[in-house]
Amino acid sequence: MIERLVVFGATGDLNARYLLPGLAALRAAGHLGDGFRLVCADRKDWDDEGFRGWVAEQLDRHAGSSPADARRWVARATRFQRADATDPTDLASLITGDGPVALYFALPPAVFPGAVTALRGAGLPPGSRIVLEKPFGENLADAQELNRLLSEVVPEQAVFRVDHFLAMTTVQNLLGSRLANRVLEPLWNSAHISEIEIVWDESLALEGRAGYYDGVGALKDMVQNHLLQVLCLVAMEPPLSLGERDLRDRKIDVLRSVRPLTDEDVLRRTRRARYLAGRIGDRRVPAYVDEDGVDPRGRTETFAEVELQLDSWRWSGTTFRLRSGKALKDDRKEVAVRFRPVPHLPFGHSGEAVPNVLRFGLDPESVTLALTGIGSGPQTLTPLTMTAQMEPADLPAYGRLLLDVLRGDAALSIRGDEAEEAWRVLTPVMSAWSNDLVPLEEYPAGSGGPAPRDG
Ligand SMILES: NC(=O)C1=CN([C@@H]2O[C@H](COP(=O)(O)OP(=O)(O)OC[C@H]3O[C@@H](n4cnc5c(N)ncnc54)[C@H](OP(=O)(O)O)[C@@H]3O)[C@@H](O)[C@H]2O)C=CC1
Ligand SMILES: O=C1O[C@H](COP(=O)(O)O)[C@@H](O)[C@H](O)[C@H]1O
Repeated sequence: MIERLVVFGATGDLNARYLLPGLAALRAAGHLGDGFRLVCADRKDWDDEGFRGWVAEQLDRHAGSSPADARRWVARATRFQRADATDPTDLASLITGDGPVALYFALPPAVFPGAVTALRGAGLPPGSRIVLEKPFGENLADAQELNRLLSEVVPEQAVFRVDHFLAMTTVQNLLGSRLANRVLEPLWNSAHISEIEIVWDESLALEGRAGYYDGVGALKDMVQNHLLQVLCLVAMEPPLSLGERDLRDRKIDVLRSVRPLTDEDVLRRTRRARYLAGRIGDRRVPAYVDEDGVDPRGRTETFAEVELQLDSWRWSGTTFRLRSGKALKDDRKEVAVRFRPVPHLPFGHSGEAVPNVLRFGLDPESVTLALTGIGSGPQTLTPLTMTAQMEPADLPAYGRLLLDVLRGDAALSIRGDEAEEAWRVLTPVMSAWSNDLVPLEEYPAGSGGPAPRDG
């Protein structure tokens, strides 16, 4: 296990809200020993003591469920170094030392190529690993170039293109439910399933993240990575094992089976929109274009929806709808599997046999199956709902990812060819949207999103 972690972008939102709390959870669970060292690097001027104070504050705010001694321990194990991730000299001074190091680039994606290039002459110790956040580049050409640059520095096994959705226990549970039960897999195909919706609707708005989000938008922030990864787990063939090769081979099959979207498909099967001013509960939210740091001339979408078809024996005829938006009325974060109606109802009945829906709640976690049964009267059809609450995860998603990085288990990280394939799926959408072939719709913050289309 690697015992040295260097985080670039250390004063950013990701480190404060997820990486530091992940480390506190790992310490509390006994996964980090006293030899572990954390170096936080950023372009700002801090000294160790000042930065440790900031770490302690962030942990109080975002890791309140971890024991206080684990939080204090993380703050004490931290050192701060001012560094530009794209400067070879800064990088070299950070990575010198005994033994391998894990380098976590918690940086805006535009900085990745410069940072990886700077690593070339920096003398990375053998056995070191590189972690890159999503999105992996900003388009297919970027991803190919980034893969090429990475291959000059470390072997593929040492590259962790992380996607924290894969480490959520609720997302993992998609595989658990499918593969550890006899009842689902025989029905898991287009003969029985008409549509699968993968939805991540957030009531959160921009939350001060314009520096990263503006110009990226909902399609590249959520659909291209997190939601396509969830699609892979939902639609893949059962892998031989959950080892990195078997799992990732089956995931890339799904991406390769996505039917390429034509311009006509993009028009009919995709939507993009942006929020206007509104109210979410008791919060007033400004229009996206009036948020701090947003370029009002830009055309960044805060809502994206894409409908895909898979050309495979199992899925031909099922629609997959991927959707994510910010500043919406309700949080709705789930995978909804909609079954086809029964072929015949042998009742002179009243009431309706609503098609079954199996819902995997991703946050909060739950599994719900909507069935139809007989109600109080004879032959009266009535909805029946079965719900299971899940055990809380023993580690938060970022705790699990960091542990995988330190231990060298790449199964939940995205392989280079997968990262490229994911861009290929959405390239026609990005190109049509950038040419304004699909209108940029609007919705008030606190609403359900853009109004349904006619027809
Ligand atoms: N925040 C979140 O909820 C999540 C974020 N991510 C991913 O994490 C990454 C970072 O996002 P986030 O933390 O939100 O972004 P932030 O904008 O909050 O933080 C980015 C940090 O990177 C620093 N930085 C930029 N360029 C350099 C450089 N050349 N050298 C050193 N530091 C630099 C910035 O410092 P400066 O102020 O000097 O520019 C800033 O501290 C993105 O790839 C994002 O997709 C993934 C999942 C969730
Ligand atoms: O990666 C991201 O994910 C979050 C949603 O995931 P969560 O675990 O933070 O709830 C999303 O809000 C953010 O825009 C995106 O960058």
